[in-house]
Amino acid sequence: METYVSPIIVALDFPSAEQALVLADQLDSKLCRVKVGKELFTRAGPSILTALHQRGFEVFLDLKYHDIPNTCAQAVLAAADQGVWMVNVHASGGLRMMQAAKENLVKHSLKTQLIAVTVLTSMSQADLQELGVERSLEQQVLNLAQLTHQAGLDGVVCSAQEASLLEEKLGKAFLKVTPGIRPATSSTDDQQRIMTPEAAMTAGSTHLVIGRPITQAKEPNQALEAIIHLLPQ
Ligand SMILES: O=C(O)c1cc(=O)[nH]c(=O)n1[C@@H]1O[C@H](COP(=O)(O)O)[C@@H](O)[C@H]1O
Repeated sequence: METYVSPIIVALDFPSAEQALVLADQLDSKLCRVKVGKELFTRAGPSILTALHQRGFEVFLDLKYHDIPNTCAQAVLAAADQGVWMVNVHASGGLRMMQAAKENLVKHSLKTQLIAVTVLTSMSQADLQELGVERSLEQQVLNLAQLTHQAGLDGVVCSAQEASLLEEKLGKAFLKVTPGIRPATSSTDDQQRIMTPEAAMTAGSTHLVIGRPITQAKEPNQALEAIIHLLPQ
């Protein structure tokens, strides 16, 4: 029988390996994957990936690479070589950057899922305007997602608010990894484009990235199980 892994990816946003592993040790690795981001990786280094793999977790290394094509492609390869399940880049790095990253994985026969961030879930239409982007936020997400699809990547990071549009335009198989997930009773924190876990899955999210609502809970695994219980089967 295949091991059950829910669509939930728990964001281990901690300042040390010790703190991240205390939390990871409270989670059931059959119920979720985990995400290592910039803060934890910069402080703890690659050994945190080994420690999480040893505990049976599949790891999303979220370093959001954005650089010239060669540098980005080599960084993606370095991540994939360490056995992570998923890695990401910024779609705004452009088509050639994304193609180079994908080609490097194919060349080395690596099956790591490669996805691209469209518009961060902490951003609103006003933030885009400040950057000189005049089109609507939804159109900007769609444009970057279409570029990501064209480059042959496995999917995008977007908010759940755009998931149904992307499912309609790019299909179900194209991954929609959605942060900004907040159970109805949780605080919004610094997120702008949020949705509840159950609404996000109904809208077409394929994976839910959830940090503080689980990591700051008194009983993290209970919080995880409670969210899984809400999801449509
Ligand atoms: O790539 C990401 O994971 C990401 C993209 C994005 O647009 N928004 C976003 O919040 N994230 C990450 O998702 C996590 C969300 O954490 P919480 O807001 O605590 O649930 C953080 O680790 C963010 O770095």
